[in-house]
Amino acid sequence: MTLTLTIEKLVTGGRGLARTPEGVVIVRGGLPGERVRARVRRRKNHLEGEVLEILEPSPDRVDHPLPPGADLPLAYEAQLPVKQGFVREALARLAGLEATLEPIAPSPEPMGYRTAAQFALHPLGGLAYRVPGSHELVRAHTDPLLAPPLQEALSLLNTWPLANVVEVVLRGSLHEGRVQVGLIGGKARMFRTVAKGLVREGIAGVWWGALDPRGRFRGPVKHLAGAAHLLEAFGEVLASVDVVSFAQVNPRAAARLYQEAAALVHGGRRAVELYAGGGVLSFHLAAAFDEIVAVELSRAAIQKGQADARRLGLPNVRFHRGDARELVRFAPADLVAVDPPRAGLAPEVVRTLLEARPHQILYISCDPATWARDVKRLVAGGYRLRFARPYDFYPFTHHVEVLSLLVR
Ligand SMILES: C[S@@+](CC[C@H](N)C(=O)[O-])C[C@H]1O[C@@H](n2cnc3c(N)ncnc32)[C@H](O)[C@@H]1O
Repeated sequence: MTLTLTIEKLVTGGRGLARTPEGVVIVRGGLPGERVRARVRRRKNHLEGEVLEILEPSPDRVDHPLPPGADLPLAYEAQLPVKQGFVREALARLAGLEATLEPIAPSPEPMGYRTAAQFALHPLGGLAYRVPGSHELVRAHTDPLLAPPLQEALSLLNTWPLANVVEVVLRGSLHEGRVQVGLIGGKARMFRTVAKGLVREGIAGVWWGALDPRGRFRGPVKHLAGAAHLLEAFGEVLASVDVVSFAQVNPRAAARLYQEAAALVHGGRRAVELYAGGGVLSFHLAAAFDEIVAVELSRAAIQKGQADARRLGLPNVRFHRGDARELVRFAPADLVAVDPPRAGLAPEVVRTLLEARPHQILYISCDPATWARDVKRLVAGGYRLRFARPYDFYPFTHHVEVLSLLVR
């Protein structure tokens, strides 16, 4: 059915909420205060809608072009209270807590902030974005959210044929002003000449990755040409980044979070960081602890982190390749820091945390809903949420990061 709706507010996940006599509709594509015409379908427990036409746009709606994943086309100042609301609501609804939230920390740059991006190859040539939740491709000529070095790399790559490539991944460094390229698909040997050519054109380095159903760079990878890593500045800490392992995509915003995290915690003998990536958070915490064990699954991230710890002269940061569920091997600890993927903490990790009983748990999250679920479990196990601040790492999208500290 097609209905005319007024979007009351946005809910976690960035969709709009509208009320109708038939019940609440969760709508994709509208902003708070907008009147829209939407196609509405009944799902199991609620009504779901897709905006067809905006009848009365919000005065805060921006009209500059944004890439398909940018689902919050609001003036920057108007985005911040919306994201603060996502975290407050998740905490109240999913954790049953009315705790005080610190005000959201904005991104130092609302545009031109992204230092990583993924593209598909468009059948007509050039790079394209996948439209989330569909198979549609939109050609990527420019993207105002990309940091300037990535914009330049995008323009260059749009002029290359890139035969046999299925996806292209970019990772840039603001510190170096250069970009690495990851080519996914085919076999590594098919791309040696292309990789050398790209390096001659000014691309810092090129990696290949096999197309793997488990995700990007989860299967075989090979460094093909140029620099294998770039150095990125996370505040005072210079850490390696590359296309094949995780690093935060908004390094200037992330630096502020890492610095606030270091200022929040009480030092001690031992800290454990679970889901550590290349250990950037551990490097920020290193001065406060005799020893930090950084636990991470990815071999590439661990190798990068170990080399960085040597270069930074931080022998007290030790890396362990393993699963976060192995926490018990490193207990007791004065602090356990966690920064899990969107799914949040596995129930075994919560159980082990409650058995290990560190004085402090520093929880960094990229998903307010799973964070609130885990905070509820930790509070039920005897912890108190002492600090929580949303951070905006992803302007113009619904995504929001949270820095929090639980103590017992
Ligand atoms: C959100 S990233 C955080 C990385 C790091 N803290 C940072 O700020 O750069 C999550 C990391 O957890 C790792 N990971 C995912 N599941 C894991 C698990 N079960 N055990 C250990 N690490 C895991 C991923 O490889 C990724 O590097």
